[in-house]
Amino acid sequence: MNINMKDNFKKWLDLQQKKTLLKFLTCGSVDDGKSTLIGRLLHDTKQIYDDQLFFLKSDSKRHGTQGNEIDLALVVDGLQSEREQGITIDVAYRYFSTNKRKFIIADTPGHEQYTRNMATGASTCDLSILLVDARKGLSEQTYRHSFISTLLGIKYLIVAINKMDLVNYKQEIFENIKKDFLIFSKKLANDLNIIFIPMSALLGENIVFKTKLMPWYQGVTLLSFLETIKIKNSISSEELRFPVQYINRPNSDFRGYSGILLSGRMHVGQTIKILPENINSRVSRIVTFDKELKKAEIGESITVVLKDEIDINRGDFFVNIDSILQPSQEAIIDIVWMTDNILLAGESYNVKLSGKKIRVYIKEILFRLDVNTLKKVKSHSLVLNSIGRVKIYFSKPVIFDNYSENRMTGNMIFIDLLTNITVGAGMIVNSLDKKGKIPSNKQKDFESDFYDLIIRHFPHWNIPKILMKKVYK
Ligand SMILES: Nc1nc2c(ncn2[C@@H]2O[C@H](COP(=O)(O)OP(=O)(O)OP(=O)(O)O)[C@@H](O)[C@H]2O)c(=O)[nH]1
Repeated sequence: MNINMKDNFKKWLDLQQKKTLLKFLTCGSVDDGKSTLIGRLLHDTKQIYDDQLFFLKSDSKRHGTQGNEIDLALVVDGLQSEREQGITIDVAYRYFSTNKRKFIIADTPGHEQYTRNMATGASTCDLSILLVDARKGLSEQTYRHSFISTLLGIKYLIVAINKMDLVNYKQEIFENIKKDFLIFSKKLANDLNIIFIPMSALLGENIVFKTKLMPWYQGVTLLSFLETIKIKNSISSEELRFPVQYINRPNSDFRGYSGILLSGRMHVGQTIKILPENINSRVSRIVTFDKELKKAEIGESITVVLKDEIDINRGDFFVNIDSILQPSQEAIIDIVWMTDNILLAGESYNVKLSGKKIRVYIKEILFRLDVNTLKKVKSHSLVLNSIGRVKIYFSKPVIFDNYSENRMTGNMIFIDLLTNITVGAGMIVNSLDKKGKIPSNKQKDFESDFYDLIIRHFPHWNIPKILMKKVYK
């Protein structure tokens, strides 16, 4: 590589690094045009290589739905065929970038049986594109997907009214669907940003290029909106949240606290408060694996050295000195249940919250939500793919935020005590001050170590306790 090429390459890399990233989700019912839309976005932003295009053309003739034309839905079809074969794919992520921004598309299956996949995809996204077939109007899927998106903290919804070519580009049809959605959206969170774009994914109208066939639509194209939308506080708030994951003491001269800066900023000289101890100290150094920093931004993995010698434990939090956050032992959470084993009140699980593993007890199932009607249904259990609200009790006071205020410190995953499998995802609605009591017959599961659990649940295995301790220590 000559010097000029090296310079150009470096400039190009710098430019890529400076671009902001937008993560979005595409959802809609079967055949609303989700695959065609993703294919169209990739095609019109020139993300498809010549050789891919060559095979796409020949595949389209053989398997496509567009006669001799390219079937852009086939760009994402590899994934669909895997789904048809029953291979579980949680979420497929696609990456693309334009001159203005980088994008990650979380492509999640639409059917109700894939609610957990959709929730997984939505949990990291800032925006949802809800596809609607202009001929059919809103469907149950539109309602369900809008609700799950907002439950997972997404504040930006694009209602993409697709297949306008099949309704003669009629404004009236677009306006009616818009009106219906605005009526429904009153049941959702009230701080949503919703926009409506009429389009034809098949013909590439209002996706990357503006069409002349809908002069009544004065708004922007889908890509232009995606490139320019400024997302506010969707993942986390400005409040400092640094949970200590590891006490870093390579020798007697160095004691640092390592973790990921989950929200807010930190700089050398800053006074911070340590929770739950409620002690203040000053940041004297911020170190990464290869350099020292003056300040750290959200998402950075750092080791913080403090001015004072304080007895800090794993799981403690650094927050702003004026923060009113306090540890709490009880909470109400929304939960998406992700496993065949039903969730019942009285069960214990491990949860992972801000990188820390802790035992919880399910005190009460408050209700199950019918995601198609948004009605609360009285229920004693939650089955696979259902969404409900439950009251939980932590084995000791922990620090967390409400999910609506901070997605990073307000979410948790549920882990089965015996199989160690992830069985649910929880979003904290609010903390409760009261201290709960665990019924005595459930106390054992709540407090036991893993080997005690195995011995109690599988007594017929006759495993000597001493052996289990050796294996699982
Ligand atoms: N006329 C017209 N047809 C479209 C449009 N968008 C998609 N289609 C067609 O609608 C059919 C379904 O499109 P897909 O992109 O496969 O829909 P999907 O939502 O991804 O469907 P699933 O992946 O099965 O959920 C295909 O035959 C597409 O060519 C459009 O804007 N206009």
